[in-house]
Amino acid sequence: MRSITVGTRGSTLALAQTHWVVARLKEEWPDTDFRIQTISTKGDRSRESLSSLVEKGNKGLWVKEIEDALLNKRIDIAVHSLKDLPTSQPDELEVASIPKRVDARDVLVGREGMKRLAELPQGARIGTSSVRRRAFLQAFRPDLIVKDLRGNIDTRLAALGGDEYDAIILAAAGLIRTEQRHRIDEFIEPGILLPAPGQGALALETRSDDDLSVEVAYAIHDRTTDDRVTAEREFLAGLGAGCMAPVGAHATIKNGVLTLEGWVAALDGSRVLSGSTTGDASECADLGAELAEDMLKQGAAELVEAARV
Ligand SMILES: NCc1[nH]cc(CCC(=O)O)c1CC(=O)O
Repeated sequence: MRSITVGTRGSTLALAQTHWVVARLKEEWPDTDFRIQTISTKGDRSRESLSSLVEKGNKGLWVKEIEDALLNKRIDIAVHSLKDLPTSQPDELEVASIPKRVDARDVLVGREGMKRLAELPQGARIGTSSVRRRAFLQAFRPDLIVKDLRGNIDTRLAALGGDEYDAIILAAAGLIRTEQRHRIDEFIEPGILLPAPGQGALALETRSDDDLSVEVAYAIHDRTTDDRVTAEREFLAGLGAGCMAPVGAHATIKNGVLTLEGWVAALDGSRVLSGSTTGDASECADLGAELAEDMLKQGAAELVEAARV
């Protein structure tokens, strides 16, 4: 029996995602033996703040050790959250497959009486460490107090039990994949909090020359998800921004027509530039690149640059 080793980080979410992927792959390839190998990354181990790591140029904080394991052949397929994966891969590696996306939206989880964003009292304290969520939240409700909240999903949910936060914002996908959908109090509409490019989607990365793993992974590829996230990620790449930028992007497809919405914000939410474009889904990459170019002309470059320092 041929055997394929699937690698991932060791967090609850990463493992849940990987078990889901392996179950789907097993349906397609019942005669293949899949093993799961967990790998700890700098992002998991670090006691430094994320922002200080980002300053040191750690683009793929969660990704480097996983890619090394692919290159060393310790693993054959890596499972990533697409939104944490840099927009380009090392030469010898490729994204072989993008499975069907779950809900891309952000959600609110709040204490008693704090369960809807628009109805939170003046000065309510919101926990998030995402610069994107912070900026868009402050643009929508300048009165809210956004407080840093780091850590994995369980750590962040546990923080609501203390008295530092009234509500927290998370990706719906993380709660759905870890079977904690019941914790969601409100799905926040993209018109208020535009999701991160690729949020809710996974990426299966392989060695480019490993034909077997590429073929195995591709069996669970989802074309519609791929077109949507390609538009979103080309937008991000076209802005010259990474996953730590105050940038949102959300694409939808109806009858083969793709609509892409993109936002770039000042870190304090005092400005939000927004734009959208629409076209044939087969042109997804160009649509993303064009929207980025348009918005750079409108002044997005300054906002992306301000977020870099
Ligand atoms: N940056 C951490 C991270 N990476 C992927 C997810 C959630 C799952 C997804 O977006 O696919 C999360 C947690 C969060 O943003 O709440």
